[in-house]
Amino acid sequence: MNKNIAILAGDGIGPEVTAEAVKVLDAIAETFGHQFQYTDALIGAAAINATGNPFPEATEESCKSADAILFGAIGDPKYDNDPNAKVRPEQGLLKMRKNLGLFANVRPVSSYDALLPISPLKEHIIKGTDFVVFRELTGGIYFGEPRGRSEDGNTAFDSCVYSKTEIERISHLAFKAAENRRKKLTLVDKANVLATSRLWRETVKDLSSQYPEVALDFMFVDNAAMKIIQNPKDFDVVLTENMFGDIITDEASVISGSLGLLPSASLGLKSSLFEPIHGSYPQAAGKGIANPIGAILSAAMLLEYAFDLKEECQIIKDAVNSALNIGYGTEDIFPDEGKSTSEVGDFISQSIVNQYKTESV
Ligand SMILES: NC(=O)c1ccc[n+]([C@@H]2O[C@H](COP(=O)([O-])OP(=O)(O)OC[C@H]3O[C@@H](n4cnc5c(N)ncnc54)[C@H](O)[C@@H]3O)[C@@H](O)[C@H]2O)c1
Ligand SMILES: CC(C)[C@H](C(=O)O)[C@@H](O)C(=O)O
Ligand SMILES: [Mg+2]
Repeated sequence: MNKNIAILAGDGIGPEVTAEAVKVLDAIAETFGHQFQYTDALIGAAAINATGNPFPEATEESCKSADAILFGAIGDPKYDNDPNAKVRPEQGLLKMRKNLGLFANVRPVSSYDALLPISPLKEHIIKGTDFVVFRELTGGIYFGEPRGRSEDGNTAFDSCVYSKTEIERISHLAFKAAENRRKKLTLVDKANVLATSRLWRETVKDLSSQYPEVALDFMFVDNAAMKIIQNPKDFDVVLTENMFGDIITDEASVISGSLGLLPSASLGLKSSLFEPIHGSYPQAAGKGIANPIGAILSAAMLLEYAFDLKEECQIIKDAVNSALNIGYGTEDIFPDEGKSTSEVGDFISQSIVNQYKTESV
Protein backbone atom coordinates (compact mmCIF):
# COMPACT_ATOMS: atom_id res chain seq x y z
CA MET A 1 0.00 0.00 0.00
CA ASN A 2 1.32 3.45 -0.95
CA LYS A 3 0.00 6.36 1.15
CA ASN A 4 0.74 9.99 1.97
CA ILE A 5 0.48 11.06 5.59
CA ALA A 6 0.55 14.71 6.67
CA ILE A 7 2.45 15.14 9.94
CA LEU A 8 1.40 18.10 12.08
CA ALA A 9 3.68 17.75 15.10
CA GLY A 10 2.77 21.11 16.70
CA ASP A 11 4.12 22.38 20.00
CA GLY A 12 5.59 21.26 23.32
CA ILE A 13 5.79 17.47 23.45
CA GLY A 14 3.91 17.21 20.12
CA PRO A 15 7.08 16.75 18.00
CA GLU A 16 8.57 14.22 20.46
CA VAL A 17 5.57 11.91 20.65
CA THR A 18 4.80 12.23 16.93
CA ALA A 19 8.36 11.17 16.07
CA GLU A 20 7.79 7.92 18.00
CA ALA A 21 4.47 7.30 16.25
CA VAL A 22 6.24 7.73 12.89
CA LYS A 23 8.91 5.22 13.99
CA VAL A 24 6.16 2.71 14.63
CA LEU A 25 4.50 3.44 11.26
CA ASP A 26 7.91 2.86 9.63
CA ALA A 27 8.24 -0.46 11.45
CA ILE A 28 4.83 -1.49 10.08
CA ALA A 29 5.78 -0.30 6.57
CA GLU A 30 9.02 -2.31 6.71
CA THR A 31 7.28 -5.39 8.04
CA PHE A 32 4.36 -5.42 5.61
CA GLY A 33 5.96 -3.81 2.55
CA HIS A 34 3.87 -0.62 2.63
CA GLN A 35 5.14 2.76 1.45
CA PHE A 36 4.27 5.66 3.72
CA GLN A 37 5.40 9.14 2.62
CA TYR A 38 5.31 11.93 5.18
CA THR A 39 4.80 15.65 4.65
CA ASP A 40 5.52 17.91 7.61
CA ALA A 41 3.29 20.95 8.12
CA LEU A 42 3.09 23.72 10.70
CA ILE A 43 0.30 24.25 13.23
CA GLY A 44 -0.18 26.01 16.57
CA ALA A 45 2.43 28.24 18.21
CA ALA A 46 5.11 26.86 15.86
CA ALA A 47 3.02 28.10 12.92
CA ILE A 48 2.36 31.49 14.56
CA ASN A 49 6.10 31.95 15.07
CA ALA A 50 6.87 31.11 11.45
CA THR A 51 3.92 32.69 9.63
CA GLY A 52 1.71 34.61 12.09
CA ASN A 53 -1.13 32.13 11.38
CA PRO A 54 -1.85 29.10 13.65
CA PHE A 55 -3.29 27.09 10.69
CA PRO A 56 -1.57 28.37 7.55
CA GLU A 57 -3.07 27.75 4.10
CA ALA A 58 -0.10 25.56 3.15
CA THR A 59 -0.93 23.29 6.11
CA GLU A 60 -4.56 23.09 5.09
CA GLU A 61 -3.48 22.12 1.56
CA SER A 62 -1.13 19.42 2.93
CA CYS A 63 -4.00 18.04 5.01
CA LYS A 64 -6.42 18.04 2.10
CA SER A 65 -4.02 16.33 -0.28
CA ALA A 66 -2.93 13.67 2.25
CA ASP A 67 -4.54 10.24 2.68
CA ALA A 68 -4.52 10.76 6.46
CA ILE A 69 -3.21 13.23 9.02
CA LEU A 70 -1.22 12.55 12.18
CA PHE A 71 -1.37 15.38 14.68
CA GLY A 72 0.69 15.85 17.87
CA ALA A 73 -0.48 18.71 20.10
CA ILE A 74 -0.59 22.49 20.19
CA GLY A 75 -0.35 25.05 22.98
CA ASP A 76 2.23 27.28 24.60
CA PRO A 77 2.33 28.90 28.06
CA LYS A 78 3.10 32.22 26.36
CA TYR A 79 -0.52 32.25 25.12
CA ASP A 80 -2.07 30.38 28.08
CA ASN A 81 -0.79 33.17 30.33
CA ASP A 82 -1.95 35.98 28.05
CA PRO A 83 -5.75 35.87 27.90
CA ASN A 84 -5.83 38.89 25.59
CA ALA A 85 -3.59 37.43 22.87
CA LYS A 86 -5.42 37.97 19.57
CA VAL A 87 -3.88 34.98 17.81
CA ARG A 88 -3.74 31.71 19.76
CA PRO A 89 -2.45 28.20 18.97
CA GLU A 90 -5.84 26.69 19.87
CA GLN A 91 -7.47 28.69 17.06
CA GLY A 92 -5.34 26.65 14.66
CA LEU A 93 -6.61 23.37 16.09
CA LEU A 94 -10.25 24.48 15.99
CA LYS A 95 -9.94 25.93 12.48
CA MET A 96 -8.33 22.72 11.28
CA ARG A 97 -11.17 20.61 12.72
CA LYS A 98 -13.80 22.93 11.23
CA ASN A 99 -12.24 23.43 7.80
CA LEU A 100 -11.54 19.71 7.36
CA GLY A 101 -15.05 18.82 8.57
CA LEU A 102 -13.77 16.51 11.33
CA PHE A 103 -17.09 16.21 13.13
CA ALA A 104 -16.61 12.94 15.05
CA ASN A 105 -13.82 12.43 17.56
CA VAL A 106 -13.57 8.78 18.58
CA ARG A 107 -11.80 8.25 21.92
CA PRO A 108 -11.42 4.63 23.09
CA VAL A 109 -10.80 4.06 26.79
CA SER A 110 -9.53 0.79 28.23
CA SER A 111 -7.69 -0.43 31.28
CA TYR A 112 -4.36 -2.21 31.07
CA ASP A 113 -3.77 -5.11 33.44
CA ALA A 114 -0.12 -4.09 33.88
CA LEU A 115 -1.18 -0.61 35.01
CA LEU A 116 -4.02 -1.52 37.38
CA PRO A 117 -1.81 -1.05 40.46
CA ILE A 118 -0.82 2.52 39.55
CA SER A 119 -4.37 3.81 39.22
CA PRO A 120 -5.85 5.70 42.17
CA LEU A 121 -9.02 3.71 41.39
CA LYS A 122 -9.60 0.21 42.78
CA GLU A 123 -8.43 -2.67 40.56
CA HIS A 124 -11.67 -4.63 40.65
CA ILE A 125 -13.59 -1.56 39.50
CA ILE A 126 -11.44 -0.70 36.49
CA LYS A 127 -10.13 -4.12 35.36
CA GLY A 128 -11.75 -4.98 32.01
CA THR A 129 -12.92 -1.44 31.21
CA ASP A 130 -13.53 -1.03 27.49
CA PHE A 131 -15.67 1.80 26.21
CA VAL A 132 -15.48 4.38 23.45
CA VAL A 133 -16.54 8.01 23.53
CA PHE A 134 -17.96 9.63 20.39
CA ARG A 135 -17.32 13.32 20.97
CA GLU A 136 -18.93 15.80 18.55
CA LEU A 137 -16.01 17.98 17.39
CA THR A 138 -17.12 20.85 15.17
CA GLY A 139 -20.17 22.28 16.93
CA GLY A 140 -21.49 23.36 20.30
CA ILE A 141 -20.08 26.03 22.56
CA TYR A 142 -16.63 25.84 20.92
CA PHE A 143 -17.98 27.38 17.73
CA GLY A 144 -21.40 28.95 18.49
CA GLU A 145 -22.15 32.57 17.66
CA PRO A 146 -22.57 35.13 19.10
CA ARG A 147 -19.54 35.07 21.34
CA GLY A 148 -17.41 37.82 22.78
CA ARG A 149 -17.46 40.71 25.23
CA SER A 150 -19.86 43.55 25.88
CA GLU A 151 -18.70 47.01 24.93
CA ASP A 152 -17.70 47.90 28.49
CA GLY A 153 -15.81 44.60 28.73
CA ASN A 154 -17.60 43.57 31.92
CA THR A 155 -19.68 40.81 30.39
CA ALA A 156 -18.58 37.87 28.26
CA PHE A 157 -20.71 35.37 26.38
CA ASP A 158 -20.40 32.12 24.44
CA SER A 159 -23.24 30.38 22.61
CA CYS A 160 -23.93 26.67 22.50
CA VAL A 161 -25.59 25.88 19.17
CA TYR A 162 -26.45 22.50 17.62
CA SER A 163 -28.49 21.59 14.58
CA LYS A 164 -30.32 18.32 14.07
CA THR A 165 -28.04 17.51 11.12
CA GLU A 166 -24.92 17.91 13.26
CA ILE A 167 -26.37 15.60 15.89
CA GLU A 168 -27.58 13.01 13.40
CA ARG A 169 -24.33 12.49 11.51
CA ILE A 170 -22.25 11.64 14.59
CA SER A 171 -25.11 9.67 16.14
CA HIS A 172 -25.23 7.33 13.15
CA LEU A 173 -21.53 6.59 13.63
CA ALA A 174 -22.02 5.95 17.33
CA PHE A 175 -25.02 3.64 16.78
CA LYS A 176 -23.07 1.68 14.14
CA ALA A 177 -20.13 1.34 16.51
CA ALA A 178 -22.50 0.07 19.23
CA GLU A 179 -23.95 -2.51 16.82
CA ASN A 180 -20.45 -3.93 16.40
CA ARG A 181 -19.67 -3.84 20.11
CA ARG A 182 -21.83 -4.67 23.14
CA LYS A 183 -24.88 -2.92 21.70
CA LYS A 184 -25.26 -0.26 24.34
CA LEU A 185 -25.30 3.48 23.68
CA THR A 186 -25.34 6.12 26.41
CA LEU A 187 -26.12 9.69 25.43
CA VAL A 188 -24.45 12.05 27.90
CA ASP A 189 -26.06 15.48 28.07
CA LYS A 190 -27.53 18.15 30.35
CA ALA A 191 -31.11 17.95 29.09
CA ASN A 192 -32.46 19.05 32.47
CA VAL A 193 -30.99 22.51 31.78
CA LEU A 194 -29.90 23.02 28.17
CA ALA A 195 -32.11 23.40 25.09
CA THR A 196 -29.32 21.96 22.91
CA SER A 197 -29.23 18.84 25.09
CA ARG A 198 -32.98 18.41 24.71
CA LEU A 199 -32.52 18.50 20.93
CA TRP A 200 -29.77 15.86 21.28
CA ARG A 201 -32.16 13.61 23.29
CA GLU A 202 -35.04 14.04 20.88
CA THR A 203 -32.87 13.44 17.80
CA VAL A 204 -31.01 10.44 19.18
CA LYS A 205 -34.24 8.88 20.44
CA ASP A 206 -35.80 9.25 16.96
CA LEU A 207 -32.76 7.65 15.31
CA SER A 208 -32.75 4.72 17.72
CA SER A 209 -35.62 3.02 15.87
CA GLN A 210 -33.15 2.48 12.99
CA TYR A 211 -30.90 0.53 15.37
CA PRO A 212 -33.28 -1.82 17.18
CA GLU A 213 -30.47 -4.04 18.52
CA VAL A 214 -28.85 -1.16 20.39
CA ALA A 215 -30.05 -0.38 23.90
CA LEU A 216 -30.13 3.39 24.32
CA ASP A 217 -29.94 5.17 27.63
CA PHE A 218 -29.53 8.78 28.71
CA MET A 219 -27.37 10.21 31.47
CA PHE A 220 -26.84 13.74 32.72
CA VAL A 221 -23.20 14.75 32.40
CA ASP A 222 -22.68 15.42 36.10
CA ASN A 223 -23.90 11.92 36.92
CA ALA A 224 -21.83 10.47 34.05
CA ALA A 225 -18.67 12.14 35.38
CA MET A 226 -19.23 10.20 38.60
CA LYS A 227 -20.42 6.87 37.10
CA ILE A 228 -17.52 6.69 34.63
CA ILE A 229 -15.05 6.24 37.44
CA GLN A 230 -17.41 4.51 39.86
CA ASN A 231 -18.51 1.82 37.43
CA PRO A 232 -16.67 2.19 34.12
CA LYS A 233 -17.59 -1.30 32.93
CA ASP A 234 -21.23 -0.18 32.62
CA PHE A 235 -20.31 1.86 29.53
CA ASP A 236 -19.96 0.63 25.96
CA VAL A 237 -20.45 3.54 23.53
CA VAL A 238 -20.81 7.04 24.96
CA LEU A 239 -22.17 9.73 22.66
CA THR A 240 -21.85 13.35 23.66
CA GLU A 241 -21.36 16.94 22.59
CA ASN A 242 -18.07 18.74 22.11
CA MET A 243 -17.28 20.15 25.55
CA PHE A 244 -18.66 17.29 27.66
CA GLY A 245 -16.63 14.84 25.56
CA ASP A 246 -13.46 16.85 26.10
CA ILE A 247 -13.87 16.82 29.86
CA ILE A 248 -15.04 13.26 30.52
CA THR A 249 -12.26 11.71 28.42
CA ASP A 250 -9.44 13.44 30.35
CA GLU A 251 -11.21 12.13 33.46
CA ALA A 252 -11.48 8.65 31.93
CA SER A 253 -7.73 8.54 31.26
CA VAL A 254 -7.28 7.92 34.99
CA ILE A 255 -8.83 4.48 34.37
CA SER A 256 -6.10 3.67 31.81
CA GLY A 257 -3.31 5.06 33.98
CA SER A 258 -2.20 8.28 32.27
CA LEU A 259 -3.49 11.00 29.98
CA GLY A 260 -0.47 10.15 27.83
CA LEU A 261 -1.99 6.78 26.87
CA LEU A 262 -5.22 7.81 25.15
CA PRO A 263 -5.46 8.03 21.35
CA SER A 264 -8.22 9.35 19.14
CA ALA A 265 -9.52 9.50 15.58
CA SER A 266 -11.16 12.67 14.23
CA LEU A 267 -13.35 11.68 11.33
CA GLY A 268 -14.97 13.66 8.54
CA LEU A 269 -16.41 12.92 5.14
CA LYS A 270 -13.25 13.83 3.21
CA SER A 271 -10.41 13.81 5.76
CA SER A 272 -9.44 11.88 8.85
CA LEU A 273 -6.97 12.96 11.49
CA PHE A 274 -5.43 11.01 14.35
CA GLU A 275 -4.33 12.65 17.59
CA PRO A 276 -3.52 11.73 21.16
CA ILE A 277 -6.10 13.35 23.44
CA HIS A 278 -3.47 15.09 25.59
CA GLY A 279 -2.07 18.56 25.04
CA SER A 280 1.41 20.01 24.56
CA TYR A 281 2.41 19.32 28.22
CA PRO A 282 4.92 22.20 28.11
CA GLN A 283 6.52 21.29 31.44
CA ALA A 284 7.85 18.11 29.82
CA ALA A 285 8.91 19.54 26.44
CA GLY A 286 12.48 18.61 25.52
CA LYS A 287 12.96 16.41 28.60
CA GLY A 288 12.29 13.07 26.91
CA ILE A 289 9.74 12.05 29.55
CA ALA A 290 6.46 12.37 27.61
CA ASN A 291 4.54 9.17 27.13
CA PRO A 292 4.39 8.47 23.37
CA ILE A 293 1.80 5.68 23.62
CA GLY A 294 -1.24 7.95 23.00
CA ALA A 295 0.44 9.09 19.77
CA ILE A 296 1.51 5.55 18.85
CA LEU A 297 -2.02 4.22 19.37
CA SER A 298 -3.33 7.15 17.30
CA ALA A 299 -1.09 5.89 14.48
CA ALA A 300 -2.65 2.45 15.02
CA MET A 301 -6.12 3.99 14.68
CA LEU A 302 -4.92 5.75 11.50
CA LEU A 303 -4.04 2.38 9.97
CA GLU A 304 -7.43 0.93 10.88
CA TYR A 305 -9.74 3.86 10.11
CA ALA A 306 -7.97 5.58 7.20
CA PHE A 307 -6.32 2.61 5.44
CA ASP A 308 -8.45 -0.32 6.64
CA LEU A 309 -5.26 -2.10 7.84
CA LYS A 310 -6.82 -3.95 10.76
CA GLU A 311 -4.07 -6.52 11.25
CA GLU A 312 -1.37 -3.84 11.32
CA CYS A 313 -3.43 -1.85 13.83
CA GLN A 314 -3.75 -4.91 16.07
CA ILE A 315 0.00 -5.58 15.87
CA ILE A 316 0.73 -2.12 17.25
CA LYS A 317 -1.80 -2.56 20.05
CA ASP A 318 -0.28 -5.94 20.92
CA ALA A 319 3.24 -4.45 20.91
CA VAL A 320 2.09 -1.67 23.27
CA ASN A 321 0.49 -4.24 25.57
CA SER A 322 3.62 -6.40 25.59
CA ALA A 323 5.80 -3.40 26.49
CA LEU A 324 3.48 -2.46 29.36
CA ASN A 325 3.33 -6.09 30.55
CA ILE A 326 7.09 -6.18 31.09
CA GLY A 327 7.08 -2.77 32.76
CA TYR A 328 8.56 -0.87 29.82
CA GLY A 329 7.19 2.67 29.71
CA THR A 330 7.72 6.31 30.64
CA GLU A 331 7.83 7.67 34.18
CA ASP A 332 4.17 8.72 34.30
CA ILE A 333 3.24 5.02 34.39
CA PHE A 334 6.43 3.46 35.79
CA PRO A 335 7.77 6.14 38.16
CA ASP A 336 10.67 4.08 39.53
CA GLU A 337 12.08 2.82 36.26
CA GLY A 338 10.73 5.19 33.62
CA LYS A 339 12.25 4.93 30.16
CA SER A 340 12.60 7.92 27.85
CA THR A 341 10.08 8.84 25.15
CA SER A 342 12.39 7.63 22.39
CA GLU A 343 13.36 4.43 24.23
CA VAL A 344 9.68 3.50 24.40
CA GLY A 345 9.18 4.28 20.69
CA ASP A 346 12.32 2.29 19.79
CA PHE A 347 11.23 -0.64 21.92
CA ILE A 348 7.74 -0.84 20.43
CA SER A 349 8.88 -0.41 16.83
CA GLN A 350 11.77 -2.87 17.24
CA SER A 351 9.49 -5.47 18.80
CA ILE A 352 7.24 -5.25 15.71
CA VAL A 353 10.18 -5.68 13.32
CA ASN A 354 11.76 -8.46 15.41
CA GLN A 355 8.53 -10.40 15.67
CA TYR A 356 8.28 -10.46 11.89
CA LYS A 357 11.92 -11.55 11.51
CA THR A 358 11.31 -14.43 13.93
CA GLU A 359 8.13 -15.45 12.15
CA SER A 360 9.74 -15.39 8.68
CA VAL A 361 12.79 -17.52 9.67
N1 LIG B 1 -5.19 18.56 21.28
C1 LIG B 1 -4.33 19.47 21.74
O1 LIG B 1 -3.45 19.91 21.04
C2 LIG B 1 -4.47 19.95 23.14
C3 LIG B 1 -5.18 19.20 24.10
C4 LIG B 1 -5.21 19.68 25.41
C5 LIG B 1 -4.51 20.82 25.76
N2 LIG B 1 -3.83 21.51 24.81
C6 LIG B 1 -2.98 22.67 25.13
O2 LIG B 1 -1.83 22.15 25.81
C7 LIG B 1 -1.33 23.13 26.73
C8 LIG B 1 -1.19 22.47 28.13
O3 LIG B 1 -2.49 22.17 28.63
P1 LIG B 1 -2.77 21.26 29.90
O4 LIG B 1 -1.60 21.28 30.79
O5 LIG B 1 -4.07 21.62 30.42
O6 LIG B 1 -2.96 19.77 29.27
P2 LIG B 1 -1.92 18.64 28.85
O7 LIG B 1 -2.70 17.54 28.28
O8 LIG B 1 -0.83 19.21 28.01
O9 LIG B 1 -1.26 18.14 30.21
C9 LIG B 1 -2.00 17.88 31.39
C10 LIG B 1 -1.28 16.87 32.26
O10 LIG B 1 -1.44 15.58 31.68
C11 LIG B 1 -0.28 14.81 31.79
N3 LIG B 1 0.18 14.47 30.42
C12 LIG B 1 -0.30 14.98 29.26
N4 LIG B 1 0.30 14.40 28.22
C13 LIG B 1 1.16 13.51 28.70
C14 LIG B 1 2.07 12.58 28.11
N5 LIG B 1 2.18 12.44 26.78
N6 LIG B 1 2.83 11.82 28.92
C15 LIG B 1 2.70 11.90 30.26
N7 LIG B 1 1.86 12.75 30.88
C16 LIG B 1 1.08 13.54 30.11
C17 LIG B 1 0.71 15.64 32.57
O11 LIG B 1 0.56 15.31 33.94
C18 LIG B 1 0.23 17.06 32.34
O12 LIG B 1 0.59 17.91 33.38
C19 LIG B 1 -2.34 24.27 26.69
O13 LIG B 1 -1.81 25.28 25.87
C20 LIG B 1 -3.60 23.68 26.08
O14 LIG B 1 -4.37 24.61 25.38
C21 LIG B 1 -3.77 21.09 23.51
C1 LIG C 1 -6.82 22.56 23.17
C2 LIG C 1 -8.31 22.39 23.15
C3 LIG C 1 -8.92 23.38 22.22
C4 LIG C 1 -8.72 20.93 22.79
C5 LIG C 1 -10.23 20.79 22.90
O1 LIG C 1 -10.84 21.26 23.86
O2 LIG C 1 -10.81 20.17 22.00
C6 LIG C 1 -8.11 19.84 23.63
O3 LIG C 1 -8.48 19.91 24.97
C7 LIG C 1 -8.44 18.48 23.05
O4 LIG C 1 -9.01 17.64 23.77
O5 LIG C 1 -8.09 18.22 21.90
MG1 LIG D 1 -8.99 18.05 25.80
